[in-house]
Amino acid sequence: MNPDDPLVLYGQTFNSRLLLGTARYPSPDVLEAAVKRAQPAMLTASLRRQTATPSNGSDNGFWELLRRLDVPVLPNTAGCHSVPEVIVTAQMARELFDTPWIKLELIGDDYTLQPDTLNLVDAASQLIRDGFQVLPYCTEDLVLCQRLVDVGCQAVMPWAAPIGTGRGPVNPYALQLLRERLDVPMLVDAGLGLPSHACQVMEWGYDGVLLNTAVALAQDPVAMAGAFADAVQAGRSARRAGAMAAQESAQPSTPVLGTPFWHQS
Ligand SMILES: CC(=O)[C@@H](O)[C@H](O)COP(=O)(O)O
Repeated sequence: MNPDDPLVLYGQTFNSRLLLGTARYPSPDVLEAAVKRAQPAMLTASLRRQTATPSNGSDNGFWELLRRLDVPVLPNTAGCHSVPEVIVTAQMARELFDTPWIKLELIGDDYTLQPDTLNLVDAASQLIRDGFQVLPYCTEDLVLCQRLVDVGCQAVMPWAAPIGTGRGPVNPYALQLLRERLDVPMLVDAGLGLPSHACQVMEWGYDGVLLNTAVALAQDPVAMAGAFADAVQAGRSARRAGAMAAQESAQPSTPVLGTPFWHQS
């Protein structure tokens, strides 16, 4: 990533705009290699993956792997269905991972894994008052995102599509409009399936992406991790470069004046 163009979240600078999940990889070795290839800004981890700080040598190895990778951890509240569950899970995660960062996941519907949009703001507000640096997983609803910002979220993470579907942005109009209307860092989280999806949302001006399944379930997760990292960077560079305006009709890109067969229209 261009060092002149870092991602800044809650005042902290990150040289990558890709955040990676740590679940569903074929093995810890593949996860490790994928992370080394992608060089993500952060790694998400759920409390459930982590048993406890190893005191008796009986750790499941995940903790040691996180330590070795030396990438900031973004604990998440995956699986929480109520505000009290979120708060307790976040507090436990803060203690265990020794970080104020939390990815707020509050599920409102088990079939789509859609965030509980009616209680998300309350959960975010409580976490922020408790000192957390909250990155809320939310829908692309403009008013919801604005309310999250109002209660102190310094960034929001709208979904592209339901978690694990790999469908890419299912509501491009709303995602683009949201980007135009809100002036805070925004990362697209969940539902990306292809590097081109990541590139697309970066071209729209999103500040980063968070993804898991598309890399973990690829036939070659390490190569796919690299492809996503490249795509995020390409999309960001294109955004900064400024795209041409689309035209209604063809315009010759090769000059025709002076050629022997020039036709006047
Ligand atoms: C790991 C994590 O945080 C996921 O819940 C996240 O939302 C990514 O979603 P995908 O697996 O669809 O990329």
